[in-house]
Amino acid sequence: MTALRARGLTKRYGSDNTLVRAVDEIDLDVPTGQTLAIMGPSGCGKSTLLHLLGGLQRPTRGEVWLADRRIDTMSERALARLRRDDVGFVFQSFHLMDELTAVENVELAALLAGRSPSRARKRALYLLDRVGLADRATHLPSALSGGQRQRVAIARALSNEPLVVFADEPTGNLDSAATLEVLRLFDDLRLHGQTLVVVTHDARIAAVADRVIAMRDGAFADDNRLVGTVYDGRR
Ligand SMILES: Nc1ncnc2c1ncn2[C@@H]1O[C@H](COP(=O)(O)OP(=O)(O)OP(=O)(O)O)[C@@H](O)[C@H]1O
Repeated sequence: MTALRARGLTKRYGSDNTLVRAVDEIDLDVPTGQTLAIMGPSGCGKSTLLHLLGGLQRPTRGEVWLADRRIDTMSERALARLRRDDVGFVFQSFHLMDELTAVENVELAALLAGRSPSRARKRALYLLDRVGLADRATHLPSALSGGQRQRVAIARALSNEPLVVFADEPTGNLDSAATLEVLRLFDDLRLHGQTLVVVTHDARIAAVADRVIAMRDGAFADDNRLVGTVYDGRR
């Protein structure tokens, strides 16, 4: 099944001599379970593409489908529901709520989606365990390392069993050891069949992806469906 499909996807900013073609006529199919890394120089349109695919921004032109639903023409209300229920986001700066503990941060999305407090808590604790932070559930983000914060953010992104997880430079603020933790986690998600789209400058992330697309000037410059590059000797 196709998790994500784009046709003629285009986003322009400005007009006339200020016109920027941030994303320019992109066609893309991401099969369910694929880990796709999107790379390329600063300003080539990676974040814009991710935002268009995840329903955070609307295209100037073109179509986006998440599973069998067309999202570029959805009402704001339907899009908000889709962002809440069907996709997960991970950002470079974590975006955790400072005053909430790790488990509260993770369960918040499930509570907002209408799950009962006991089910939301149970799932949040399961996910924290899955990202290796069972013993940090009651810590505030300020008491966690950068890598641990990002793992909480990944647990949060998974809380509603999203069809696709989108990550924008998820290791951009992390040191090398923390990057490795996040990398292992992405590899684990991949092995469990989670569809994942990651924008990154980090070649090590690209090495755990099923497919690496290099962008330049809003378009795909190179599309490499490589599988199984060694990054830590396990594959
Ligand atoms: N709101 C906006 N208004 C005008 N131009 C914008 C806007 N957002 C992005 N752009 C421009 O669109 C282009 C693509 O930006 P985008 O942030 O998608 O690139 P990127 O590849 O993610 O860059 P980086 O790696 O630096 O985050 C850039 O030229 C940028 O200046």
